[in-house]
Amino acid sequence: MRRKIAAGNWKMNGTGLDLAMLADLCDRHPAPRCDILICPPAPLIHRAAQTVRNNTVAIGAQDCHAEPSGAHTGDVSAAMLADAGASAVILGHSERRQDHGETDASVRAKAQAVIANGLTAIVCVGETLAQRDAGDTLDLITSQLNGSLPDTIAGHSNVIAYEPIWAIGTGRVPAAAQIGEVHAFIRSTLGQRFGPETAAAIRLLYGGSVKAANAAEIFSVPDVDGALVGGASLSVADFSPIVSALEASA
Ligand SMILES: O=C(CO)COP(=O)(O)O
Repeated sequence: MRRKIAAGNWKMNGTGLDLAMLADLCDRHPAPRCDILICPPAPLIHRAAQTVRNNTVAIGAQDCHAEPSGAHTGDVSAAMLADAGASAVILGHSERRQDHGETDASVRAKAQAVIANGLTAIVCVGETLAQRDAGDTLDLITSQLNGSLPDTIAGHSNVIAYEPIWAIGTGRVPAAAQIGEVHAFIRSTLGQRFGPETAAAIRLLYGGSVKAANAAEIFSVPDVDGALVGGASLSVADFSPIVSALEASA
């Protein structure tokens, strides 16, 4: 049975003042029936991990470099993130693919580094509106999975997030059947490459305009093992009901 995950991606939002939210979130979910993960900006990871220590919320990062160390000004390695208290790293988010020219190959190298450091890799895939309208969604997802997933994704508690780009920050959410189609397709594609056991173990998150109001419907879709939440992860008032909806579905 896959343990579900309510994950929050704070993106480039938040300062130390916002860490109070984490303590509040821990208090509201003292014994959650799902994993809860918050991925703040890198400068907050250490303090965030201290804030939730011995508690029920895990802390993750939003990116890392593929190399362990070296002359890479401004970059952070997976080992540094682990040292700071992160237990997971989001990789290949569409905003990084767009803003920083990340390719499937670079995402794969980063995922390899993350897994080698004992962290959970959360690899993001998803189509643009033009790709969906052209009927290219499943082909695009296939090539992103083939290119972005390292062989080492098997045998670990890793995660894939399906985030249609046209649903991110737009308030537009795919129909449940559309989410279900892509999640089932990802699961079967994983099965072909890694075998049924790995395909059944990897958790698949949906991301894109998840809110308290639509969470229960999204979580009822087969093969959806949780959510990667952007805007609604920034406040307890918005995020806690999403966690509760996931717990209710678990
Ligand atoms: O990109 C996302 C999470 O990684 C989704 O963002 P929103 O929930 O703000 O649409």
